[in-house]
Amino acid sequence: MNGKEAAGRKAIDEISDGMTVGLGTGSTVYYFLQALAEKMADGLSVTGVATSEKTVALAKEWNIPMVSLNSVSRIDVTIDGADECDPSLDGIKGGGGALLYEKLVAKASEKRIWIVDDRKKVEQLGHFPLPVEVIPFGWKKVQALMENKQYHPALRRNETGEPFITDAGHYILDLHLEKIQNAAALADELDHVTGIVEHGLFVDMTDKVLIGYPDGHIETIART
Ligand SMILES: O=C[C@H](O)[C@H](O)[C@H](O)COP(=O)(O)O
Repeated sequence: MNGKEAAGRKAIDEISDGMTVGLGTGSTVYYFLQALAEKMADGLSVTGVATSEKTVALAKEWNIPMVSLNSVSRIDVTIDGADECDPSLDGIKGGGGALLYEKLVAKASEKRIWIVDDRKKVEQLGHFPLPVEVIPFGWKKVQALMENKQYHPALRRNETGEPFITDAGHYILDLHLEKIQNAAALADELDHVTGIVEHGLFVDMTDKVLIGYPDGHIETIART
């Protein structure tokens, strides 16, 4: 057991029969999906809404039925990972490049729960590079703007050195900020830059965080 596995498996307690469940992306969500598949083999019935092609593939492998975001009127709960989470339950997501679909699914969800290991818990956001999803057309203009603002952008690349392409066909600029003084203000600023499709700052968008520790225990922080 490690912290990610502990948190991922704990999240199964949030799921009830008949729910429509948003399925996040990443190595922590992997353990949640595994636990969900086990419960479904024992008779639990849920429908999933995936946030990435990777999650679609895993859900298919584990026979978790899925529907598209377009075809649901509501999602009862979404279980997703995060790259950093601060004491206000704001966070950075998108280390795996799934931020756009994750935010769309999160916004359509009644309840949003993050599963993280204890290394993701921070006092201040920003040490983890902030992913910003940009359209490929003219992306260097957005990069230049980010450079002018001293946000230290770096184009994300894949193993072969080519630009990383998101599921939606966009590029990612990772902003090396080190410290984000005001997450809401930065989110608002990035929301208004032409060419930026989405960013990985999730502000006021999470209801509960399950933090897993290496010894298997869970710390729960809920929005009050
Ligand atoms: O794009 C990826 C997602 O935002 C992930 O949920 C996040 O990067 C955390 O991933 P992991 O659980 O693998 O650390």
